[in-house]
Amino acid sequence: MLDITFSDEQAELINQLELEVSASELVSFFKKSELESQQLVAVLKASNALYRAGMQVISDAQYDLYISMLTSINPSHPYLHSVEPEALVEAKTVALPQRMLSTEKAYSKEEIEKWLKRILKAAQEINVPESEIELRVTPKLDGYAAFDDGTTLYTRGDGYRGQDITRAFERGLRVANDGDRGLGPGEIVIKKSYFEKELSGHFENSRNIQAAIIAEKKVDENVQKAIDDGACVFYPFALIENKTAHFSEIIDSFESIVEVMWSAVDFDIDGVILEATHPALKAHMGATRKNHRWQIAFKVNEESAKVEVINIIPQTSRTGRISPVAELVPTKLSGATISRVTVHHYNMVKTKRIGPGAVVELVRSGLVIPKIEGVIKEAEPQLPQACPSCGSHLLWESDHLICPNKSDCPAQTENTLIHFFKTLGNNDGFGPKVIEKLSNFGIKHIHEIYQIKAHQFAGYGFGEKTSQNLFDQLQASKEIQIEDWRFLSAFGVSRLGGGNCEKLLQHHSVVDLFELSADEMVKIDGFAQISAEAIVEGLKNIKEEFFKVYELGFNLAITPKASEREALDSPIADAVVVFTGSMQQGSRGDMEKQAKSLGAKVAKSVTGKTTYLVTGEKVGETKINAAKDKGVTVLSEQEYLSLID
Ligand SMILES: NC(=O)c1ccc[n+]([C@@H]2O[C@H](COP(=O)([O-])OP(=O)(O)OC[C@H]3O[C@@H](n4cnc5c(N)ncnc54)[C@H](O)[C@@H]3O)[C@@H](O)[C@H]2O)c1
Ligand SMILES: [Zn+2]
Repeated sequence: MLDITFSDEQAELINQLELEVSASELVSFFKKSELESQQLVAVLKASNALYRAGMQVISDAQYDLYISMLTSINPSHPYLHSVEPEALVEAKTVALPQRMLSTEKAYSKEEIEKWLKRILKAAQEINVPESEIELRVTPKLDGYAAFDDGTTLYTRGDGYRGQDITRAFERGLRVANDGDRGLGPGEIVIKKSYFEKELSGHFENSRNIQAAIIAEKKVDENVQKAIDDGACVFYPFALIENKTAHFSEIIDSFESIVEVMWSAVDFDIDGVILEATHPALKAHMGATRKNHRWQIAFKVNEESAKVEVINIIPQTSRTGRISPVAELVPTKLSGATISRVTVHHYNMVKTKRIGPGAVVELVRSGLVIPKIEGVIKEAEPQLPQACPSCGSHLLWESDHLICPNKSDCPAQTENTLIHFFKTLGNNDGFGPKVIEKLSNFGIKHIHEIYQIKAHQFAGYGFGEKTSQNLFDQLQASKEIQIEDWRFLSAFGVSRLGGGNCEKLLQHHSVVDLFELSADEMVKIDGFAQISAEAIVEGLKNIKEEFFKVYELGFNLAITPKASEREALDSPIADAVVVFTGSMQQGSRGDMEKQAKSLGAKVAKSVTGKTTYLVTGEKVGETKINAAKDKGVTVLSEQEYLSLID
């Protein structure tokens, strides 16, 4: 049930809409949890008009819930089969050069998977092989939809007819990313950081400003300044940050891709867009009167709940830090039942007084892991004395409780082994379950695992087939090439993640690194004294084990040295290269590695700084044209190969 009242301004707009209900009747509709279809439509129309005019009354999730309610009572209602219109009170409209549609919405990964099934089915119908089906994931900009045909800028209107707002360009509006005019559909948006700094004192939200930009009347001086400062732009979707890959990769890493896209741009976003890119498939699937069938928006619904803590369970991590995990009275939140949550660290348990009987506020938005937002009721905190894995007496190290038993704590050694195989990432089979079995038999070191022969795995409780497979996977992990920085980071030294390993290896070989002093390390860009000391210490601790493993003969790709890279006399040295589409001569991953070794920087999306866009098969015209418009040289795979040959 919602508690809603209208301001005078909102009530006035509602009256202009001629909904045949009064504002007070509407308010009572909003408060009802069950509505008839006619009432629902009035609620939807009013909410939509207010939303488009910058006076939103309900959340998007609530609006979308009303839409699904109407869909279940009256699936053929016209409101469901057209684009939600802008509130055009007495405005002149013109026909759009191309229809502009809304998007289908999904609030869970399951709904996305259902949509994907439909894509795969459609692909089958026209014999497009699954290997060719890529998805493009982009941030869903929450601005004002518009279309730029190169001469005129239109609002989306009702999807068929919009308003001519070309004057926005005459007022100095620019295209994002220094893009050109005429790139088709996009969104008028305002930089979030700029809004917070310069405009939040004058406007409640950025939708108010977008409404001001398209208004006929004189533009507010603060808005004009935002336009002049380049903070308010027209962002064509062709130019937007994206992750484009085979659908299986997108689905496998769905959570992390969504997270990356969610923070990819400095603009308000209200979801991510997923779309199939295959031109023939798109043509075959087409559109309903409201949505493209090959496109969907994934949105999340942020919810919070007050939850009682049952217990705090200590868990020893790979590095010896003890993580406090709160066991909770199971609670439903954003569609999932939550029964545990990690507390930041034990100092928080201690100072915020979290223990059995405490009540915490949890928030979760969509897929994102729930977190504790605050403590509502305190309780006697639960602090362990001994490591739950090895029983060692715990020590405080700043905010954390630490198990000091580096060499003999089962939890630490087990998690180190898991981390090693997970980071290598070039083999299958050595996941947590298998490692746990081996650990139970007293295996503590990586090199010990590599000494196990195929027939010996049976002695650790594995069947014949699994044993052979585990053995084969171990061999594969040595034979399949991996970067030396990845190999080093797999040993899990604190502060030696992939990025830092790569930086160090650009100056020293992996073997020489173990001889480096902290003072020498500080001379490398990006390493401060404290980190350098911790890294030197960490390397000392793993040295013996590292060389036992290193000498097994892994197939390591050596990171090019910074000095070599500069001197590198390759045709793409220092060029910024983007690969797109499916390549014929090898995997895209291999081509990217090769380009890096030739001194190029490999980027994921085209910007003004891109030198070459290398296109494999099935790359859309729009993408190619957008790149050309930015002055990027577009090469076919063949042209690129002859360039570097
Ligand atoms: N809270 C409310 O009262 C209220 C009222 C009306 C509508 N809404 C919200 O708006 C939705 C419908 O609005 P809509 O039809 O304007 O938009 P939409 O959410 O259906 O999205 C479609 C639009 O997304 C835009 N878009 C942004 N980034 C994009 C990208 N990267 N690629 C492709 N398109 C991109 C396009 O302009 C396109 O027209 C509702 O489902 C609801 O969530 C909320
Ligand atoms: Zn321990």
